[in-house]
Amino acid sequence: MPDDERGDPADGGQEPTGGDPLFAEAGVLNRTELIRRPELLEISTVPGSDRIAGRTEQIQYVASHLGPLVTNSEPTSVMIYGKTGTGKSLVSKHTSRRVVREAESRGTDVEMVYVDCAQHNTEAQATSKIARELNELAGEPKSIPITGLGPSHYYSYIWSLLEDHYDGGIVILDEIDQLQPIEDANTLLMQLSRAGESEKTETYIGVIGISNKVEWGDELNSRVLSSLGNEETVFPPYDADQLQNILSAREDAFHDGVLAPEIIPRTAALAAREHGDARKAVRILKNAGKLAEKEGAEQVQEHHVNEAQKKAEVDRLRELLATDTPHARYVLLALAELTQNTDETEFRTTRIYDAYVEVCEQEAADHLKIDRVRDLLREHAFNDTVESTLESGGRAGGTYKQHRLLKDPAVVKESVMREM
Ligand SMILES: Nc1ncnc2c1ncn2[C@@H]1O[C@H](COP(=O)(O)OP(=O)(O)OP(=O)(O)O)[C@@H](O)[C@H]1O
Repeated sequence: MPDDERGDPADGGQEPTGGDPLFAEAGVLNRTELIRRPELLEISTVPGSDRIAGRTEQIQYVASHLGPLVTNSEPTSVMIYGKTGTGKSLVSKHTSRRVVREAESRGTDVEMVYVDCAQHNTEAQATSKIARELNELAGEPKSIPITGLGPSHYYSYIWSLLEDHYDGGIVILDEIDQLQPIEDANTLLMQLSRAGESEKTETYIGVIGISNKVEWGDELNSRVLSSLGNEETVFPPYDADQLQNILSAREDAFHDGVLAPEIIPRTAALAAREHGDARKAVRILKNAGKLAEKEGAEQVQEHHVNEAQKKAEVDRLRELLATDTPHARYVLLALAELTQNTDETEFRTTRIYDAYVEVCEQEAADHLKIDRVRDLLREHAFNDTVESTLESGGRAGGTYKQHRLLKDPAVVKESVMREM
C-alpha cells in the first residue's frame, strides 16, 4: 500500500475512536430507515388499480374507444394530450391491460405493444419495435432483426403476426411527437389505423398516441387525423385533493408513524400549486423521506418537503428539456438571457425572437420563422415554463403577447446548456 493511503502516521494510521468524521459529515452513518417499500416511490413502477386515483373519467374514455376489442369489434384510435405527469401513460397502459384481460376471459386474443417514441424515434425503429415485441409475445422461435430492414418489411411482419396470432392489437405510441420527421408519424399512424381498410390484416388495431405537446397534432395531415377518428382528449393537471389521494395510496412505502400528519397534504398542495404533476408529487415525497433518513430524523417533516421540492423542480425542468427540440431550448435560453440581463421580467414575442436569432447564430443553426417560435412559446406555456398574457394597446390598437419565464433563469440556462 503506498504511504499516502495509510492514514496519518501521528495516530499510527488509526482513526480516532469516534471514527473518521468524513462519513458522519457525508450523512452515511446516521441514516435511519424510514422507507419500508422504496419501490412504491419509484416513478418507473406502474401502480396497480388500487393505487391509481383521480382518473376514473379518463380510464372510462380510453375503455370506451379501445373496449370494442374485447368483443372482437372495431376500436377507435385516440390521441391523448396533457402536461407531464398527468397520468397519460399510466392510464393508457392500465386500461389496455384491462382490455387484454377482459378479452381473454371472453375467448378473444388481444395483445398490447408499448413503444416509447423518444427511444424509437423513426418509422423504421418504431415498426421494428412493434414487430419484435409482437413476435416475442407470440412465442415465435425466429427472431426479427432490430435494424437493417426498411419499414415496409417490418410492416409485413406486423400484419402477418397479427393475422396469425391475434383477434386484436393495441399499439401505444408514447411521446409520439418525438418521431422525426413528422412524415414518419403521419405514415405510421396512417398505416396502423387504416390497416383493416387496406386489407393488410383483418385483425383490428387500436392506436393510442400520447404527447405532452398540445400543438403537435396540428402538424398531422388531415387524412391521418380523420383516420384517427378525430378523437383526442386532454388530461387536466391533478388538483390538490387528487394528488393527496395518489400519495395516500402509497403511504405504506414508509414505516408506520414516519410521516407527520401534515406531510401528505403539504406535498400535494405544493405539487398542485405548481403543476398538478403526479410524478413530481411522488418524487417530492421520496426525496423528503431520503433527506430525513440521511439526517437521522425519526419522522419526515415539513422542512424536508420544502427542500425536496426544490430538487424535484430542477429534475422536472431537466426532463422536460431533454425531450424538447433544440429550437424549443434556444427559445427558452433566449428568454432566460433576457430575464437575467435586464431588469424586466416580461417580453414581447418580437423581442424574444431577436434574442432567439442571436442564440441560433451562436449555435451555428438556421433560425425558424417567427410563427414557429410563437408555437414553441405556446408549448412552453402549456408546460408551465413560461407564462404568456395577451395585452391590448399595441400599434394600431391591436393586441400583443407578453411572455414571462416562470423558472429561475440560472437553472434554465444550466439545464439548457447540459442538453446542447
Ligand atoms: N392517477 C394516478 N394515480 C397514481 N399514480 C399516478 C397517477 N398518475 C400518475 N401517477 C404516477 O406518476 C407517474 C407518471 O405518470 P405518467 O407516466 O402516466 O405521466 P404522463 O402524463 O405520461 O407524463 P409524461 O408526459 O411526462 O410522460 C406514474 O408512473 C405514476 O407513478
